[in-house]
Amino acid sequence: MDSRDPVIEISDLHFAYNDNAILKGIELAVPRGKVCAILGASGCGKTTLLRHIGGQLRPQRGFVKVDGQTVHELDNDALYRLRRKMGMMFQAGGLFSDLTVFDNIAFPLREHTDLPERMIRDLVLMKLDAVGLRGARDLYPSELSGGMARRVALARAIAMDPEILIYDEPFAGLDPISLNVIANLIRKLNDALGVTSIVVTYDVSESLKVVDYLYLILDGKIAAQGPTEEMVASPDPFVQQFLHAKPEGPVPFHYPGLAYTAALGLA
Ligand SMILES: Nc1ncnc2c1ncn2[C@@H]1O[C@H](COP(=O)(O)OP(=O)(O)OP(=O)(O)O)[C@@H](O)[C@H]1O
Repeated sequence: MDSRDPVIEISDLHFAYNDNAILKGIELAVPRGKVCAILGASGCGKTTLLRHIGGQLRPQRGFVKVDGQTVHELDNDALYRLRRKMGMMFQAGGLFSDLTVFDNIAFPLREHTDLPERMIRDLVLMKLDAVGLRGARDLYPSELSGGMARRVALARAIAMDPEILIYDEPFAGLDPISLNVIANLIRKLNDALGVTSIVVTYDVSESLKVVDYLYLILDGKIAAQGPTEEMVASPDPFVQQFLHAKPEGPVPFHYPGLAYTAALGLA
C-alpha cells in the first residue's frame, strides 16, 4: 500500500438496527500516521461505526476498507489477521479481574504468539514502561485507580504492536488529571510507535488538545470534518455549537415531537 493511501476508508456506509437507521451514508478517510477523533453525541452511532471497522457488523450498504481490504469481504482467517493489526481500548477497560497487570498485558502475547516467556516478559515490561506503570506489574485490577486501569488497557492494546489504535470513549469517567494523562499518552504513543490512532468520543475539549483531524457525526452522516485548527476557527454555526458545547444552535435541544401546547392538550 502507498503510505499516502488512507488507513481506513469508509464509503456510503449505511446501517440500521431493525427499522432504526443509525448510519446513513458515512464517508470517511483516515490519513496514515495521524490522530483522528470521531465526535458525536451519545447514541449517534460511534460504537456501531467501530464495530464495522472491526468486522463485528456487516454494512447494509457501502463498505469499510482497512489497509486497503474490504472488511466485510474477508474470510475468517483474513479477518483475524486484519484484527491483529488493530489495537482497541474500550471505555470499560475490559481487564481480567483475576489476572495481575503483568498477566493482563501478557495475555494477548501468550494467546496469539509462540514467543518464549523471557521475551514476553521483556515485551510486557516495555509496554508497561511506555504507560508509566512498570511499578504496578503485580497489582490486580481491583487495586488500580480508574486512570491506571485505563493505562493498563492501553498497554494491552499496544502489546501486539498494532498499526492502528482505536479508542472507544477513552476519557469517560476520568478525573481531570487522569484525563490529561490519557490524552497525552494517546498522542505520545501514536508518534513513538508510528501508528494511526482513532479516538471515538463525545468529549470534545480533551480531543482538541491532542488530535490532528476531526470528524463530526450528526444524524448518521459526517456533518463536518477538517484539521483541528481549521475546525476550531470555522465560522460554521454547527461546528461552533458542537465544539463549544453550546446548548443553542442548529442542533435542536428538543427531540422531535408535538408542539408543547398540543402535548398539553391546549392546541
Ligand atoms: N444491538 C443493538 N440493537 C438495537 N439497537 C442498538 C444496538 N446497539 C446500539 N443500538 C442503538 O443504536 C444507537 C447507536 O448506538 P451506539 O452505541 O453506536 O452509539 P454511540 O454513539 O456509541 O453512543 P455512546 O456514546 O452513548 O456509547 C443507539 O440509539 C442505541 O440504542
